[in-house]
Amino acid sequence: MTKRIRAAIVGATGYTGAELARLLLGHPNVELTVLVGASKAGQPVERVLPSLAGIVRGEVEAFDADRIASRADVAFCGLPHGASAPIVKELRARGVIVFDLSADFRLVDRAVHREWYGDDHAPELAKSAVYGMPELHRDALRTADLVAVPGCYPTATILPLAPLFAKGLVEEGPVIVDAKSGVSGAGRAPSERTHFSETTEGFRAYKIAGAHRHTPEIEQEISRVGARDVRIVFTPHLVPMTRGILSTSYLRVKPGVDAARCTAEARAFFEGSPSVFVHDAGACPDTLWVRGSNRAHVSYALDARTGFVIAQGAIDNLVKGASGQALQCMNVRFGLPEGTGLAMPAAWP
Ligand SMILES: NC(=O)C1=CN([C@@H]2O[C@H](COP(=O)(O)OP(=O)(O)OC[C@H]3O[C@@H](n4cnc5c(N)ncnc54)[C@H](OP(=O)(O)O)[C@@H]3O)[C@@H](O)[C@H]2O)C=CC1
Ligand SMILES: CC(=O)N[C@@H](CCC(=O)OP(=O)(O)O)C(=O)O
Repeated sequence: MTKRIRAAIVGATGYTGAELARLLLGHPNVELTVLVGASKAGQPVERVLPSLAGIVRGEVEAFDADRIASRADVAFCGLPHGASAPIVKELRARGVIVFDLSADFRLVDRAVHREWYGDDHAPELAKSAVYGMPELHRDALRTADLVAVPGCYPTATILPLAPLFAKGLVEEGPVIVDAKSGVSGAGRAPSERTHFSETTEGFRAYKIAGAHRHTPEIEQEISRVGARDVRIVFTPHLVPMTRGILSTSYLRVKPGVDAARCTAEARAFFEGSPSVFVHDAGACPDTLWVRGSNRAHVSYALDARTGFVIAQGAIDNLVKGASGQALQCMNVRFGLPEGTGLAMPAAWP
């Protein structure tokens, strides 16, 4: 018999929420039963999310944990960090399986979490969270009731780096990570930083020199896979496009390691992972090749003059970087083929 999974989206009125709705509506095993908002609760869905007009009727609901628990087996939470943890706690207390897209449960060391986020609303619950990157944590996800879905920059960065650290190909020392994101990565709420006239036709870095909160998240996962303490120099940039992240890392590799070896190791590492495509050595992935898809494109090149390997990862921040990855985790959790409902190629060009 086909499995039916009833799903709620909490934070449905934001960008990751809208993307979750798009993906869940196309998933053969999912019935989307509840759409929850905050300031937009009570408004017609078609007004708040015009892309769902004529597809989803009714109103955006206010959060009510009991109502969600009676109508959904799983909840996807696309809420600001800090606001998410108390809501997740209420849902977990009622047995709802939660895929949390915020940063509230990603950091395993809660002292590090407090250092970067200034609070910790649910330290006990955090112990049960599994980092939601199937390519690294597939087995743990099969039984996880709380999944901490990774951030967008971490996804684009960790995927190309993980195979190299797993195989011990990287020399000691920090890795330089230079990443560029589309503006939807900042969410739907208007801000000066993302105002059209201050964003379009320009290109700048932000939160440089160890100031961005994705730094410890990337370090956590790379250190874990490499079984050693890894530090990164992380420079995020905002580029005038709506979707997409390109993360470019520079690292020194052990003598004799070249791009062909990195490529071969990555292909072996991602064997059986439907969302990751490893290009031939030297390719330059484009965010347009993944836009709207749950795919990550990865590639390696060696700069023979300096001995640096350049590792690139391209994703759609809203899909593999957020909502698609959450759904991929749900598939793993429910024993479905990992790519169910996620097979669509990019909307290219
Ligand atoms: N955008 C991206 O590319 C990615 C985002 N993320 C993370 O996912 C989460 C959601 O991001 P995104 O969709 O972009 O954000 P948006 O700002 O687009 O949406 C936020 C959502 O949360 C609701 N909300 C806002 N404040 C509160 C509150 N205090 N209590 C309850 N609900 C609230 C809003 O409801 P209403 O509109 O009704 O007020 C809205 O539905 C964030 O933690 C973000 O960092 C992770 C990976 C990538
Ligand atoms: C362009 C832009 O502003 N991006 C966001 C990252 C979005 C994201 O993935 O953040 P979470 O860790 O909250 O999930 C930022 O730099 O804060």
